[in-house]
Formats: sequence, C-alpha cells, structure tokens
Amino acid sequence: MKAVHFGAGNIGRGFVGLLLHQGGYELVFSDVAAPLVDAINTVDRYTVHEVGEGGRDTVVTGFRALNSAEHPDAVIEEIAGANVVTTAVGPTVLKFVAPLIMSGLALRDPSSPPLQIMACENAINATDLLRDEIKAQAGEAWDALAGRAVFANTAVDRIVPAQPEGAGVDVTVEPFFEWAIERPPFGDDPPTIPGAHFVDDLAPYIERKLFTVNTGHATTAYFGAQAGIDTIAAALSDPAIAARVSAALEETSALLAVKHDLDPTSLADYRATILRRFRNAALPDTVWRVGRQPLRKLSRHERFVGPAAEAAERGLAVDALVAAMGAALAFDDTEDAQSVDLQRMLREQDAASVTAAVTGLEPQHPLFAKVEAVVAARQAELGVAG
Ligand SMILES: NC(=O)c1ccc[n+]([C@@H]2O[C@H](COP(=O)([O-])OP(=O)(O)OC[C@H]3O[C@@H](n4cnc5c(N)ncnc54)[C@H](O)[C@@H]3O)[C@@H](O)[C@H]2O)c1
Ligand SMILES: O=P(O)(O)OC[C@@H](O)[C@@H](O)[C@H](O)[C@H](O)CO
Repeated sequence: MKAVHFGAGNIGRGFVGLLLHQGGYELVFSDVAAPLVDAINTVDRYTVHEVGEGGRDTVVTGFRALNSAEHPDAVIEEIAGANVVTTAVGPTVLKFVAPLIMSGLALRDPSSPPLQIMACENAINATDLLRDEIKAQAGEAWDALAGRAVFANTAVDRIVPAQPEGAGVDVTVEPFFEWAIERPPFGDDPPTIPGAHFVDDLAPYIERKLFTVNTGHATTAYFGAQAGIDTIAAALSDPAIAARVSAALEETSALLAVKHDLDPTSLADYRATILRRFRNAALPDTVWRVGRQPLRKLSRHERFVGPAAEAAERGLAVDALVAAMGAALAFDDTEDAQSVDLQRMLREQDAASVTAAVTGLEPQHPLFAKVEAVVAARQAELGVAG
C-alpha cells in the first residue's frame, strides 16, 4: 500500500506521515522545499518526539521524498499507483497541488480501486475545496476522472510547533492527537489509519475543533503578541489573557451546543483539555506561528468570523470573539505577508471597507457593526482616520 503526502512540514511529518506509516503505507512525501526534500532523502528513519506529560518517541521508516516543483512527473506517476493521497500544505496551497493529482488520476488504471484523497488542513471541508479545484482544472475531462477517486473531509488535531534550526527531519510534537475522517465516501473500504476515527457526519467534529482549538489558540496568540509575549504557554499563564481566551471559547461552545446539539458538560471538558494542551511548557510553540496569516484567520468561514457570525444571527453573545478579532488586527509581524497586508489595509482604507474586505460580512449582518467598531478602534490607535 502506498500513500503520497503533499507537505512534509510540521504536521506532515509529525502526524499524518506518522499515522500513515503506522497503518502500513509506504510513504512518499512531496514538497517544494528543496533542502527539506534533500534532508528527508538522506535519512532512512526519523523520530517523532512527544513532549509533555505521557510523551514518548516513535520512529518512522519506509519513506522517501520528491520535489514536486522540480520533478512533477515523478509525483504524478506515484499518485497514479497510490492507494491514498493526503495533503498538509495549507488551505491556500491546495490549488497548486490539484493539477498533479488531476494528472495522476488521468494516468491511473481505471480498473484500480479509487484513490482515497484526504486534505488534512485547518479549514471546513478542505477536501471538498481540493476536489473542486481538481474538477475546475480538469474541465470536460472530469467526467472520466471522477470515478477514479473518493474524497473524504477530515479534522486533524495535534499541535506541532515550528521546528528549531538544525533539528533535521525529527519532529517535536505534543502527545495528544485526534483525526476524524468522513466514513461514507469510502463505502466498505476505509483506509487503514490506526488511531483515526471514521464518522458519518464530520461537521460537528471539524467545527468543534476549528472553533475551539483554533479559536482558542489564535485568541491566545493575538493577545499574547499584543502583550509582547513570545510563546503560547507563557501567554496563557497571564491571567488576563487566560480570561479572554476562556470567554471567547464559552461563546463558541454556546454556539456549538445549540447548532450541533453537543452536551455543554462535554464541551466544558473539551475546553479544559485544550487549555491544558496550550499550557504544555515543554512545547516550544510561538504566538507568531499560531497567529500566522491573520487575513485567512479573520476570513468569513474561519475560526473567528465563522462562529461569531452564526452566534450573532442566533442572538448569542459575541463580545469576547469580537475583542479577540480586535487583538488580531494588532498582529504586526513584518515576516508574515498577510500581517503586512492587514496593517497596510488598516492605514489606507476606512473602517467599513476594511471590515467588509477582511471578514466578507455584508454591512447589514448583525456582526458587522461590532467588528467595524474594533477596526475603527485599531485605526485610532494607529493614528489613522477610520
Ligand atoms: N502544525 C500544526 O499544529 C497543525 C495541526 C493541524 C493542522 N495543521 C494544518 O496543516 C497544514 C500545514 O501546516 P504545518 O504547520 O505543517 O505547516 P508547515 O509550513 O510546517 O508545512 C507545510 C509544508 O507544505 C510545503 N508546501 C508548500 N507548498 C507546497 C506545494 N505546492 N506542494 C507541496 N508542498 C508544499 C511547505 O514547503 C512545507 O514543508 C495547514 O493547513 C495547517 O493549518 C497544522
Ligand atoms: O495552522 P493554522 O495557521 O491554521 O493555525 C495555527 C494553529 O492554531 C494550528 O496549527 C494548531 O496547532 C493545530 O490546528 C492543532 O491541531
């Protein structure tokens, strides 16, 4: 059995690749970072180090890496003969891997079992986005290709920080992990991924994850950055920031409870577990990694505006989420292109225009005026007219 995994970065090596290896797949990483591809190909094993309570080391073997920028045809050939394709490249990069998967499907023996495709990104229905990209790029050829693949959405959860310079291919991760995968697309033949659980309806799982883990994480990062704190664990040890994060998560939990009929006590346990995970002092995770790409994180269906918009529509509280969005507006990392764009927009556009462009909300939406107010407040701090 063979799996081709796009994105040999933190979660690619530290989680998806690890579980595919444990499932018995021969693993082919595909990445565009030449030094990373070369480093992977110089070793025959790497170690996933879990740090924090209960952490242990696991060795991964049976892998190689291809540079898809330099050798796209080699990647296409591997896909044609693979059982599984996974991605962990970031939601905005899916459109760049789509042509390779499309060509791999075109080369595939039509009598082979369908290729099982799963995007492991932090986004609602990321695999559907990938399928839509492949379909759009295939045009009329899609009808012939569609039957050669099945597409399943997933929710992956494990905190994998940026790895220090010189760490090589080994990866430091937290001990916790969760991987929920839609079952129906596979029929009677789901992939063998030990530790993953297959569910009939992914929506409650991905929304609970994105709107709790990632909302809480980003809230910690943005308030932490604003307070001049570098790591997630240190930010949460500040009682004022911890209170902000808890308040934001109580708002998302209130929405999740009514929307998906989730038990409030289980949601409270889920929140407590997540906050414990964030406090893992052995995990060197920074506010800069977790806050990365603020425009993506502030977009319409993401971890802030997604739950806050639905909460506002239902008349539920949103003030803590809006305050977190205010902190996100202050995220100023000159090495992050989206942060630079956000700061430029705040300086060049009026508050209503920034709110509409960043959040995708209509001006008449019940959330709009509240976000516009924090945008204007940030502009006042910057000394620019809103
Ligand atoms: N790190 C985590 O804690 C974590 C946890 C769950 C989900 N995720 C999600 O996984 C995805 C990846 O996150 P990460 O933290 O591993 O990021 P990362 O930057 O460590 O890894 C991304 C990798 O993708 C590669 N890449 C970029 N463009 C590519 C292309 N066109 N083809 C192939 N590879 C390409 C990069 O070179 C990099 O090695 C994101 O969607 C993220 O939200 C991350
Ligand atoms: O990967 P992002 O940029 O969407 O979000 C940053 C972190 O919140 C994220 O990577 C978490 O570590 C991860 O989602 C935990 O499962």
